[in-house]
Amino acid sequence: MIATTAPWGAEKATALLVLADGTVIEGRGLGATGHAVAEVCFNTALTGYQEILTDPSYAGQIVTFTFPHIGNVGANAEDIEDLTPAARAGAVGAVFRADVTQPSSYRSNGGLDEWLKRRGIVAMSGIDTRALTARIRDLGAPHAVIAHAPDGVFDIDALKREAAAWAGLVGLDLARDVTSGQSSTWTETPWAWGKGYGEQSQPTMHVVAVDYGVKRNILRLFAGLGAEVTVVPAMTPAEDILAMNPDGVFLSNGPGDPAATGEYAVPVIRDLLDADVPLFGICLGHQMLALALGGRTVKMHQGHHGANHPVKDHTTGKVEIVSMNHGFAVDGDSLPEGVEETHVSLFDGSNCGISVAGKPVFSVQHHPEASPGPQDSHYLFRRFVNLIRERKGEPALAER
Ligand SMILES: NC(=O)CC[C@H](N)C(=O)O
Repeated sequence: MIATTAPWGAEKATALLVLADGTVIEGRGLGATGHAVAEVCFNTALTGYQEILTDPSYAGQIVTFTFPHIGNVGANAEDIEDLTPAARAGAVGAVFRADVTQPSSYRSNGGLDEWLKRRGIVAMSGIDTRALTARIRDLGAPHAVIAHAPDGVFDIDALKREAAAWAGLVGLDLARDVTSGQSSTWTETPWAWGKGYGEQSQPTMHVVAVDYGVKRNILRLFAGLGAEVTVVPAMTPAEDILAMNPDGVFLSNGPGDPAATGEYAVPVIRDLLDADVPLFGICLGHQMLALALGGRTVKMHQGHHGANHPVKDHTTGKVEIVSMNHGFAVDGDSLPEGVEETHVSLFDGSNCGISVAGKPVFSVQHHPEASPGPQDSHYLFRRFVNLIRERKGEPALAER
């Protein structure tokens, strides 16, 4: 049972989470005022709330944080993952257990509440997130409206109607909304202790990254491994990509249904496969590569969102603890001959990676760039860079 009245007794609710089945959960509002309709998921990561909320793959979603204390280390200008923060690609709502306290961190330049307001994210605290998570686990990710009104006045019937009427993420192409409007070059390298982010100076290869909602840390990792990175919009035709003479093409993560986004992306990916250019995909990019190869994607019951998921790499037999954020998955049984399942989730056996026999092409469902999360899977970037280096006759980098 989800406690629906504002916990810790007291005051009038200033925020509501109204589920499509009519359940109304009361809480204290923070962040932006107003309301947003979306799918509610839960994320089990203990750290990285800013990176989670700014991951463009969360467009169309409200994130329930299972970790009870969110906001303790405040907000900063560095821990953002979307390419153009002004576009506010990312989660539209956030649900917390405890109230946000005063920030305490040398990196903080303000509180989470203010930051949420600036980002336009509607949030609420005082929620029994354990019960909400159990409900999502049992019944699947619900459609809901999250609403914040400081005066506590809500038109609950209208919110219920809006939640019930929302069509959901299946069939929804959201990459179109979050992709960058024009091509750009990326040179920032990963954050290092005592130095912060670095700048790349002497690239040895050219990677074109197709932006379906790309996370910055992916681009940083490529730059850190010696790639000149050109980011191109999601709709870029294959011939334009190939005209840039890439040594490799990266297919990014992103929001929405891969089957819907794939309508324009899949033909491009097929052309890139025909052109025999090395390809690497992450999450949405992985799903659309699987579609381009003749596989199928399915909507998951509750999805995977966290920073503690075990995944096995069949090519090495090693298990990595990974960052996850997906609500759709590749159906491993749908993969055609010549496409190998390289990685699986040890939570539920779902597909987490593929490679194409005889081609320098592979992809993974999880997030090797972390941000937030463990760095076990960083080796996948070196695996891709090595495919390129091999073609150029350069010695391979150590994978791990
Ligand atoms: N992180 C991602 O790229 C997510 C992919 C896709 N939108 C999903 O939910 O499965």
